[in-house]
Amino acid sequence: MRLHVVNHPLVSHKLTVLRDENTDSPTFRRLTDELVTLLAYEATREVRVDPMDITTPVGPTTGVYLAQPKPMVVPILRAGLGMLDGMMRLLPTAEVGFLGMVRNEETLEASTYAERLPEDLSGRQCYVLDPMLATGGTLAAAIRFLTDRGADDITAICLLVAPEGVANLEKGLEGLDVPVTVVTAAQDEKLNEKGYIVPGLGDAGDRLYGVAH
Ligand SMILES: O=P(O)(O)OC[C@H]1O[C@H](OP(=O)(O)OP(=O)(O)O)[C@H](O)[C@@H]1O
Ligand SMILES: O=c1cc[nH]c(=O)[nH]1
Ligand SMILES: [Mg+2]
Repeated sequence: MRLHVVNHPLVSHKLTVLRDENTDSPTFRRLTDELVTLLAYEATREVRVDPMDITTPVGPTTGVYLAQPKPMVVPILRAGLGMLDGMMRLLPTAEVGFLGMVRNEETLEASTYAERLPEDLSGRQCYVLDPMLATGGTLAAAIRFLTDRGADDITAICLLVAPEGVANLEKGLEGLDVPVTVVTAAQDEKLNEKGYIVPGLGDAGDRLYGVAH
């Protein structure tokens, strides 16, 4: 697994405002959207393209075009949904599949409650969207789900990661013969006793959409 921390002053600035407990939901949603677009620029560095012949007003040339099959963008509900528009702005022709996953806040185990994805993802590059990589359980399960269906290249975009989660994810993906990259705005200090990222930004889903019941 490759971890890529995007080191850019605009990313750091937006992340600082996002972390601030005084930032309200509308601002939090807007900043998430803006941050994702910046991270997506880095995350799509290896997106597959094919050569394409075109003619400019001045003459013929060869450029590139996004390859088939199209990339698959997979937001992890609920919080990952807040990252979808920012990603699709950069990859408007991608397809979108959904995974609904929730972490039990007592045991910290992730479970899947919904999925809407093609049965066959052979040869597909997948971009997983989830703002928080905390214990890593959710992302490990999501990646296994996609590779079990044939996905052959996975890039996850997370706003924040915890070092413990990165280590767990590496362990959880041992033996997997598929390249996995995690692109993030920051690797934070640690997890607290409740499995929250410190200093983090709190509960991403709640800050985007209100308190879950
Ligand atoms: O790395 P982990 O320890 O597995 O935790 C991270 C997960 O927890 C949060 O989702 P949550 O379960 O709160 O669901 P929500 O998006 O519906 O709020 C977050 O969006 C990740 O999916
Ligand atoms: O810090 C964390 C950990 C898990 N889920 C969140 O939303 N935030
Ligand atoms: Mg949540």
